[in-house]
Amino acid sequence: MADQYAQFGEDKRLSEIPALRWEEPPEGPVLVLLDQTRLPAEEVELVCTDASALVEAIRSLAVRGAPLLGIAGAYGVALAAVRGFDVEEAATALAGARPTAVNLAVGVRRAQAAHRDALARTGDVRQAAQAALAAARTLHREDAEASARMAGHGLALLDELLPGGGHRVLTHCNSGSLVSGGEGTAFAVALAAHRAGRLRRLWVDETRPLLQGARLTAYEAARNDMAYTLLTDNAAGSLFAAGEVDAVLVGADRIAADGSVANKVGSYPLAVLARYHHVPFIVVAPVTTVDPDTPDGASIEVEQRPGYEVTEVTAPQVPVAGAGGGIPVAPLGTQAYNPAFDVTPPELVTAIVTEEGAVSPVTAEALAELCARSRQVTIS
Ligand SMILES: CSC[C@H]1O[C@H](OP(=O)(O)O)[C@H](O)[C@@H]1O
Repeated sequence: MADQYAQFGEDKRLSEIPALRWEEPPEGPVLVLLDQTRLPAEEVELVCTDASALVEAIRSLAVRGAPLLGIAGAYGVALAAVRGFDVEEAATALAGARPTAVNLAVGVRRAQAAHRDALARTGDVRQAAQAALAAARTLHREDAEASARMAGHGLALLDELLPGGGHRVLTHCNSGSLVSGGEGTAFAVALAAHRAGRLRRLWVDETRPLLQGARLTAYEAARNDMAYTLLTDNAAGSLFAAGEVDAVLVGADRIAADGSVANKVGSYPLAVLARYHHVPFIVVAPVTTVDPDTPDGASIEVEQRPGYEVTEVTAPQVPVAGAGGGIPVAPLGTQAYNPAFDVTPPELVTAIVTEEGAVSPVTAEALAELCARSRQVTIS
């Protein structure tokens, strides 16, 4: 274990390695990304000097996870502005890099609006660029604050739903510090339970095909000394049947106005299992992930990804997306169905936890309030 992670060194913890950071070396400002396609075996940093490099990093999931995509998108607009590229063109490319996670477009729009307003007010491109950068930094800070608050609200909800402590929580995909300006969304709740001595077990779905659970969540759990066990996605059912799951905690990429939740593919089957076995299915996401302009689950565009992500497995040193070139696990030429997300209907969602509290049950009134709040937060 130590050898495999030697590159990190014992003095570094994943939660302290920023998923992204803005730097201003003499040769010009850059956005530095921790390449998540190479984790956990290798700590490789990508230095983005323009929006097109960031678009590729988003498409390849080198940087990923709804809240972090919003932060990255905002910094991408600032990067284009400070380096004198066409800001509107960069914003369009960034917002369209991945369709499902609403936070990406929200973050891009936030920095774009700051840039436009400052340019209209001052006519000074330098001031406009600094306004875009300030908006990105504010979004980054706000997300870290939201993560901490979601962790507190989520733990309080677990304690309320599961009296007696010793929570056994199953999570899917990765929703920790690698998707956030802070410690994440759903994973941050599990981490808070761990720190409070009330996490008996974290069940970690490997999350095929890109293995965000095995590669990222298991590594974050290990680095935080949490009691965790990795499982294949298709083993989750037997855990529920054995009565080993007290609650499911997942993140979200977009929550429609009717409470439908788009999240990593495999989340919907977990919601069905949870309902059948009378286990709470809890969604943890910032208010900005609620999208009032998407009326229902059928309106959510679900990203379809390359088939080779299913028909091939790749070693960490081979980029996961874009190159193909992995080790075939199916006959060459096999067609694959590879949606990146699925949609859970509101009736299967026990609670939605945001930085403003836990909404349970998820009623039409509660959703209307979340939508109104999202509009306020998104505009500001
Ligand atoms: C809470 S954001 C993390 C969210 O994003 C993941 O998708 P991806 O890895 O494709 O960016 C997954 O849906 C997680 O729940």
